[in-house]
Amino acid sequence: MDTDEQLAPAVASILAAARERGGGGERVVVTDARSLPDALAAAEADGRVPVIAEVKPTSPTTEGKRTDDPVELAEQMVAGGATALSVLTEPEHFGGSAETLERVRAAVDVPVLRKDFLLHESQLDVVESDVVLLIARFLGDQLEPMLTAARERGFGVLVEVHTESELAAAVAAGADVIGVNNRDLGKLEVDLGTFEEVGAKAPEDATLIAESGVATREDAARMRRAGADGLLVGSAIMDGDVRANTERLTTPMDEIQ
Ligand SMILES: O=P(O)(O)OC[C@@H](O)[C@@H](O)c1c[nH]c2ccccc12
Repeated sequence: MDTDEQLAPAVASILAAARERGGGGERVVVTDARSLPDALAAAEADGRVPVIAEVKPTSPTTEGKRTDDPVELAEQMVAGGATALSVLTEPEHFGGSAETLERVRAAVDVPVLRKDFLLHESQLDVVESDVVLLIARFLGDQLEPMLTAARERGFGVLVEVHTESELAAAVAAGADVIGVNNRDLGKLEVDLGTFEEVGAKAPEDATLIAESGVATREDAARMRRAGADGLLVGSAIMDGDVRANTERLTTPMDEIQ
């Protein structure tokens, strides 16, 4: 695992908080997880750009905080054509909560990803979701046991990578739904070239998600050309009219003049 010195101060502080955070009580068993790969395939068949829209009230790289009801925001995302949702549950730096995720998941019928910095198995037991995020960089040799622990509970798993060596580790651990984060957690800078480079090295049969920094329909088209089966979009959707922003990104380029 990388040492915290290589991380942006905000990220080091997020991780320190995550290490301290407790887990759930009873073991969670998800019996009815909605499949992310199936939802992505359905969007594709429908001619929609497969977008995972993220309910992210704030973040270390966002100014201010969105205080609207997250359930309403989620419903607008779905109305705008989102294939799936991502809901931050990290409380201290992203304004998320497990309760928000529960409410959102009860209100929509698309797959809901739990976005958090999960470091211990017991943290999987905090709340049910369809998919959980596991970040290769922070889990190191704990990635495989966490992946197994998540699958045993019935979760779908999205493994996040940023480099080719993290991708290799994710594949070796058995990941089949892989997100390439365009944001470098060391500097918090975004470069869409990351997905192009790292995604190209992924196995043919992996489901690939381009994460972060997708702001325009051109960005979306660029990530799709580079092989993204889905796009994870937060800020560009959360900033302004959530429904209109989602619609803009889920509509293929060739359908607009
Ligand atoms: O707001 P953006 O640039 O569209 O990014 C969304 C998402 O990829 C980003 O929020 C994210 C990617 N990986 C994470 C891990 C934890 C928290 C947040 C994230």
